[in-house]
Amino acid sequence: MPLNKEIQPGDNDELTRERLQATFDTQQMAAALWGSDLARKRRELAKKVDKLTVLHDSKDMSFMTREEKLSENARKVVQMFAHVADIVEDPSDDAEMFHLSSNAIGHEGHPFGVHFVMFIPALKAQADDEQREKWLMPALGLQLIGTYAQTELGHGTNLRALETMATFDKATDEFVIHTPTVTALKWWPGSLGKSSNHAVVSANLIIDGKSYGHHNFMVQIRDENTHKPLKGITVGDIGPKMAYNASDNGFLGFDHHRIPRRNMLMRHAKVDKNGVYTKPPHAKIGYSAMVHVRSVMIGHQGMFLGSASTIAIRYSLVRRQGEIKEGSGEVKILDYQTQQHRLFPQLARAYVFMFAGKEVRELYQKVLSDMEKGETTLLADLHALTSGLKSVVTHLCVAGMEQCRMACGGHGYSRASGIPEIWGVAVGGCTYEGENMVMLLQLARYLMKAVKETKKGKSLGRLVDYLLLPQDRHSLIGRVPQGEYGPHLAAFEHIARRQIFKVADELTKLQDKGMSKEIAWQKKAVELQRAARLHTRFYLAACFHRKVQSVVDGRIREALADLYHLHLNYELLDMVNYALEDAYLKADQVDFIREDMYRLLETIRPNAISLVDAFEFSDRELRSVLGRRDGHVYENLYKWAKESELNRADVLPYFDKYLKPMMLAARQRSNI
Ligand SMILES: CC/C=C\C/C=C\C/C=C\C/C=C\C/C=C\C/C=C\CCC(=O)SCCNC(=O)CCNC(=O)[C@H](O)C(C)(C)COP(=O)(O)OP(=O)(O)OC[C@H]1O[C@@H](n2cnc3c(N)ncnc32)[C@H](O)[C@@H]1OP(=O)(O)O
Ligand SMILES: Cc1cc2nc3c(=O)[nH]c(=O)nc-3n(C[C@H](O)[C@H](O)[C@H](O)COP(=O)(O)OP(=O)(O)OC[C@H]3O[C@@H](n4cnc5c(N)ncnc54)[C@H](O)[C@@H]3O)c2cc1C
Repeated sequence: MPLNKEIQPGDNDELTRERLQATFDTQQMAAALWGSDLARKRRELAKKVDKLTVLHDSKDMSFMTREEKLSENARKVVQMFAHVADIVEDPSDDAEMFHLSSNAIGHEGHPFGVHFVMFIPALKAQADDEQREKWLMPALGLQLIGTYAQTELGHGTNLRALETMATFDKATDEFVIHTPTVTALKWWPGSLGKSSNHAVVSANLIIDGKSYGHHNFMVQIRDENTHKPLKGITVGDIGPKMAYNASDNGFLGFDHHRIPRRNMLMRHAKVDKNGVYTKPPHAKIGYSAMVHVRSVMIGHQGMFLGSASTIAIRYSLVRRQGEIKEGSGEVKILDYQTQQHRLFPQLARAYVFMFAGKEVRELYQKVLSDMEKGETTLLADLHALTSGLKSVVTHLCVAGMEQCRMACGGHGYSRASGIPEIWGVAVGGCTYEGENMVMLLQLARYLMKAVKETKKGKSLGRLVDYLLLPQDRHSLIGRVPQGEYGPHLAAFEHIARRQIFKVADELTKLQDKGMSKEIAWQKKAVELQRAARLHTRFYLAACFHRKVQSVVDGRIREALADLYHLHLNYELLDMVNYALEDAYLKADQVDFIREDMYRLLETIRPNAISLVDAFEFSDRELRSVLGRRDGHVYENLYKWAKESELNRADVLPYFDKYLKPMMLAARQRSNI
């Protein structure tokens, strides 16, 4: 019985031979990746989507205009909800719904994108019971379409500078929502431009001339029946983007638009009819929808990198180019060491990002249930962790996907590969939900506070306990038996701790010389974001370790351990300068790490296809000609190209309009 459950009759023989080499069962590996329950649900829902033709793309999205894309995905999302009860076990399970949407719709966006990922989480966390009844139930029941309108044309990062105003009018018990300047226009919210009829709007709360900072308000923006903007509201689409073009990211302006007082989300902060303001239990509790998205992004980004790795690795087993030994025939490009070195570390990252995504969701759920009881102690830890992971994971995913694209040569540049689209969506993640550099500095703030606590002999939280441990002067890598690669993990810890303390000391020195805290921070900002990155990379490595240790099945643990060890070697080499600065690592140890990495590339090679098959992306979900499960790439590339709109006629009008007259004129001139 083959251990790779993907083998099917009619497959490309090359891939079948590869799949027969697997040392583990792919479905068991899928269970380790997704969790056994979700893996089973994904498999079942993919089969159901395959049978439901109303959910299939009417043509490849690459050949559509933006309006066609919006219309196509609106059609599919409506069909998806119409059939949801027959496809998924629990429509209230975000993870299951995300995978359904990934199969049926893809990642280019649809009218309910922000509705589910931000609008509903904002209502769940910030609306009081009466408000939940009024908006959350209809939102879950698809009676309205919502978005999250926070960013403005002039400000996205610095939320304290948002200009939209919500002025309380005691006489009418209403808020007056107003856009005072062009820079105050809401700008970017997903599905705002043409699809949504409601928005959670961030605006400065003003009572009796005093500003209480920005709060969230429910605003109906379009008529439920005609879909026309309501009086006092201007709304539209902001235009095409790098990718994500089936989403109508929009702009929104208010001209003294009135809403009832009870439209301010009042689970935590409140305003009564006399204009008396009650503070929330935590100043940043209103930021919870952002923390929610950051926490889901980690696993999703891992999945994007997993998709790109699947495409590039499968294709690298079909593509033959050049000979290693003269006269012995062309080899599969995955047999080149450089190709393995390009791709396997990306595969390992995809795995660990998915594991980290699972851990961080568990912490988010805990914090959410604490918040429900007014308990906010873990919010700062969660904010720090999600800020760092969001930034490091999106950055590495995009870099990794670019390696996957280049590893596919020319065909990687074609949209038929599927990589340009996923890359375009993933790269947006470096910016949305908090620009990466800004979020790294948020984590750095937390780390600097942690150093202060450490100096008092205390720990700020579980994530920074390691700061209390003493620094070793020299690494044991290559000096003791490898075992479970403990010295490698210790090196990550050492590098992070050293950078964190180093920059904290530098900040103190600058302040001791009389520099203000803020200016000192600016002088050390690059070093601070480095500390945040190193801390996060240590967290990721430790997370991989926890996962490998938790696996019971020996064959799965062994295959995962190979990936984990590769990850440790590759990432350490990527940041080796930090370990050389204080001679923690010696040159011979760096060589040892390199040689061990090359050994692991060879060890992983026979399992490569099964490690990507274990993601269990269906062909429909992958939307890639190069990454097809059956490996029949070339004939399908030709078929795909023939679908190009340019091939609808042998001669297109621009030839007769421009090129032909020019050539005729040129010929006439040369005849003269
Ligand atoms: C049908 C389908 C069904 C289901 C689908 C399911 C799932 C689909 C999932 C995914 C879809 C995939 C892709 C999605 C595609 C598109 C994108 C979607 C959404 C993107 C939306 C957005 O981008 S919304 C806008 C986001 N904006 C930001 O992130 C702004 C960033 N800026 C900030 O967060 C803040 O301004 C700041 C943090 C930078 C600074 O804030 P502020 O000035 O207020 O604070 P200070 O810096 O002064 O810090 C003061 C202290 O507060 C602490 N702090 C800050 N933030 C938080 C927080 N969030 N929580 C806790 N504590 C916080 C800070 O650390 C300081 O603490 P001190 O102790 O140091 O004082
Ligand atoms: C695809 C996409 C979807 C989006 N969806 C939504 C949505 O649904 N709702 C919504 O409200 N918004 C949405 N946004 C907006 C998004 O959240 C913001 O673009 C993002 O938060 C970054 O803010 P900004 O554009 O103001 O960047 P800026 O803050 O202007 O960043 C520009 C540069 O300045 C630097 N910078 C800024 N501040 C600092 C600082 N304090 N320290 C150091 N460097 C700094 C940044 O690092 C960056 O290099 C979306 C954006 C995109 C791209």
